[in-house]
Amino acid sequence: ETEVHGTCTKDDGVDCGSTSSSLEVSPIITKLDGVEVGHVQDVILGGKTHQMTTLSMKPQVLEIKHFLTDEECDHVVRLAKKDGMFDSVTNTPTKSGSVKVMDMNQDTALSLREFILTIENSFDIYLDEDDMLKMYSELGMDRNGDTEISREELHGQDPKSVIDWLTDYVDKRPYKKSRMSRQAWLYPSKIHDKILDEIQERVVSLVGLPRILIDKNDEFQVVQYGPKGHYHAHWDSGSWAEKYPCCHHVKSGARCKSCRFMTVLLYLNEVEGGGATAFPIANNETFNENSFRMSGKINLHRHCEDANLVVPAEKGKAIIWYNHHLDPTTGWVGEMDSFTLHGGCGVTSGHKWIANKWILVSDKRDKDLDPNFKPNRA
Ligand SMILES: O=C(O)CCC(=O)C(=O)O
Ligand SMILES: [Fe+2]
Repeated sequence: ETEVHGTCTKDDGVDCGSTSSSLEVSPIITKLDGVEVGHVQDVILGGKTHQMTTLSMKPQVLEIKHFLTDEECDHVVRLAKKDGMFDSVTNTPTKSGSVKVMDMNQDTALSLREFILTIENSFDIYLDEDDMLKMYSELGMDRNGDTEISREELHGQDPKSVIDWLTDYVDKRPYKKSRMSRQAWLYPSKIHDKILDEIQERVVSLVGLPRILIDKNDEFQVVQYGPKGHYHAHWDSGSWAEKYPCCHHVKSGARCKSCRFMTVLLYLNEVEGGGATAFPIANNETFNENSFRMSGKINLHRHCEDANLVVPAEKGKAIIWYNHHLDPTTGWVGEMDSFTLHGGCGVTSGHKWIANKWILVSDKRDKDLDPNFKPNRA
């Protein structure tokens, strides 16, 4: 039955709202549909047909080989080198006094894994069991040699000696940090580069999101990993439950969370050895962060091949995924999708170059869509 317009009354409980001419339809956020794993669909971008293959549905990860030509890849690497590459820094947990002892099973002693986790959480240092045994022996910590650190053994140790040992150890072995890479930020609106603009347009056509989201946050992050370079498993975005505002809405330096609805990852070279992108918990039924961290699988030097989804780096390929669910009631972005946990596996030989293109969306829809609200730059 067709509804007859012009008969709206408040009594019907119908929102008479505004007339159609003044009605502003807020843009909504949508996702591409991967259908099922292995599904291949054609996407036409700038007049050229590309094939998009579904690699995973939980989270949805889509792959487009030859998204960039070899020349485009080389060009982006050149632009980044010209701009200058700097060490990547992750949000390092506080080095100040408050170390949270991770006695997971509350038996008042720290197993090797529990001590490793304590160090990971407090210092952003990812050690193996061998590293820990070296520390125990060099500091004489494990007096009875049972590889457990009892409460007495822990309290008998000057915390400063442990911190000094860790600082020295990681200074000599930077690959023990959660991330080891160099990076540059490229802003198409600043550098007016024809090829970068074309790539940007291709991304806009691919994702089908309101283009203002991409125009306002137009940057690409180009990353170079050398031998032993990696990025342990992490989330690109933050949970809505985190109370801090989105980083693209605050002045830099303020405490904030990344709000990255979508990740577009571009592979810019052939890697000689290693360097895949891994999604350790893709397709898991459930996810428990504590037991995952206890398993050590966050470490993508050691556990790359244990990941449920491993995507090899191939020059020109793009993969895309959504770091958040959609909220069907608002048509906007919802809570973060934990299954997007991912990282860059260790590079075993040669270098790896990628570009990250994040599509930033916050829980403040009006700000994101307001052309006059200028975002903060990374
Ligand atoms: O290097 C990769 O494959 C993944 C990089 C990544 O996850 C990131 O830069 O956030
Ligand atoms: Fe990432």
